Amino acid sequence: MAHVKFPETFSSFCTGRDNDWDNRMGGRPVQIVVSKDDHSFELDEDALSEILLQDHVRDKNVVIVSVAGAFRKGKSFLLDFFLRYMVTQGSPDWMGSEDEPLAGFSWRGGCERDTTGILLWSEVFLSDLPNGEQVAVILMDTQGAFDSESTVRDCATVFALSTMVSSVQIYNLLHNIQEDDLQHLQLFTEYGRLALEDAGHTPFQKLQFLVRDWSFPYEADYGVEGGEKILSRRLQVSDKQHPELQSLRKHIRSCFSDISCFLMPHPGLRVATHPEFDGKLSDIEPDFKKQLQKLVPMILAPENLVVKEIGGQKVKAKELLQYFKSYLEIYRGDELPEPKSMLVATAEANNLAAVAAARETYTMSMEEVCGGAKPYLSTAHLEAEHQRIKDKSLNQFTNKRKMGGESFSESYKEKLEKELEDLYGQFRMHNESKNIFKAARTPAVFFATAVIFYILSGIFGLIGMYYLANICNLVMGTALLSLVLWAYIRYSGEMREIGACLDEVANLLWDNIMKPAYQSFLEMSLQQAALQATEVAIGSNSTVQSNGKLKHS
Ligand SMILES: Nc1nc2c(ncn2[C@@H]2O[C@H](COP(=O)(O)OP(=O)(O)OP(=O)(O)O)[C@@H](O)[C@H]2O)c(=O)[nH]1
Ligand SMILES: [Mg+2]
Repeated sequence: MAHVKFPETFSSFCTGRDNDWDNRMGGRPVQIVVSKDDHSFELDEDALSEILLQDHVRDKNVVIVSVAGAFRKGKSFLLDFFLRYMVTQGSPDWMGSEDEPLAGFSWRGGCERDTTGILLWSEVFLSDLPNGEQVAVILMDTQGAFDSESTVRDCATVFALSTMVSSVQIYNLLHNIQEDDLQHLQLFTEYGRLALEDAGHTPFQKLQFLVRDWSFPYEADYGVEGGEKILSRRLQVSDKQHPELQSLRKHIRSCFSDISCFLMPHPGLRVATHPEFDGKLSDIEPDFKKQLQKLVPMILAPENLVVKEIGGQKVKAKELLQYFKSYLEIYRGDELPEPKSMLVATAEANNLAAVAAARETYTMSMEEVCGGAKPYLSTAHLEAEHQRIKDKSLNQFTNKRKMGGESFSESYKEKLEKELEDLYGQFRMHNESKNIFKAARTPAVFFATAVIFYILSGIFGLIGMYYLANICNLVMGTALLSLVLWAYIRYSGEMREIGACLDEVANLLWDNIMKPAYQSFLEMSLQQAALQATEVAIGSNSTVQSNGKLKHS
């Protein structure tokens, strides 16, 4: 089914053809951005330099005409007519003879995608503007969007990149300008705008809507007038419109300095459906050819050329190389957010909203239990309340209707659980701080340490072990100093890291030494008390027996 397809070099393909068109065409399509299997894009710097750094081109301002849009909609086919115009330098018979197959960028029939990545025509055409300046005209073909092998990010990257580097972006559509076409345009241009630094200029230049197979000439004529009529209806902003529709239209208008539209008729059934169609003009409907005669000069005639500008400055071919490199670098990195399909984006928004609502429920309920004005709650009680409120919040999240299904929301549920645990940690610490005994642990520990070592030093001094007594004094002094330092930190709010260290040391001393010692002391005293009680009981029993009155307890 493939027709005019360019192999490695155009000239090798041309061998054997005996029309002078082939001889006039001195270039070939060159892939400058390669789409890789892992959905990344790579710039072929050498190939791009070969085109942009040619001696007669490098210092010229550039005009870059790109065609982008959904796959299989005749983009490359159209570009080959642009090529014919440029090769013949816009001569009156630029369209060529009736039986000439269409050559240039690879195009073909069928339903599977053809062009991948981004291609430039290797020959750069020089054109004289009415003001006498000579500019370099470059034609760019792009990978079609929405084929089954590309992710939303791939489509957005190709569209955004081609819009950023071109001076005229032709947005190729079929049948009509639909709302989803505008939504995609908004998504893709926003992805482009994100990558550009906001310099206060309109980010992109000319956007040319091109509607193929326009079937309603009785409503709006083919060509540019009909196009303007449809475009003004589609991009009209009115107060009656929903804000969402308004903002979409304003966004598109704000991204391009010039927007226009052209309505193309259907090229005929041979072009659209015939497997043997090879691009001959004789197989194309006259109406289509007539409009092509208008469309192509409208974009490529010297007086209509739009010179590429970035940040208000005209761009030379040699500078464009650097722009290509840095733009592609931005899309290769992970600075930019990932464009998502509408469903995924909506499902994410739904889940995030449900997470936020559940978190709020948790926070409010916990505030009621142990908020700022509430008194201290025992740790066990607080834990039980946390479990109850957490279950309630998780249930609220699960029961909330969300797009994307259960498996999609699973990761959000896990995230929510983690967030709730973190919040609980904060509530618990806040609750602990209300317990004045726990709050006073640090000074109590340091004070107790000082007292114990004071007594020990006295004892060691009494029995003549001055060396140990001195060490005890030293520890006592350190404990007292720590106590004073802690009090100062708490009072002044300065040196808080040291304060946190002192608290930690006090906690360590309490947990590892004082608390176990205190507990074992308590146990010993209890045992002692129990022993004494038993002895007393046994003693009184024997008294009873000696009295001759037996009593069993
Ligand atoms: N219906 C219709 N078909 C067209 C038109 N122009 C070209 N075609 C046909 O559309 C088919 C695809 O043409 P291509 O130029 O390869 O399409 P493409 O948009 O570059 O496709 P990809 O490279 O896969 O994105 C060919 O069979 C053309 O004959 C048109 O205006 N209307
Ligand atoms: Mg193509």
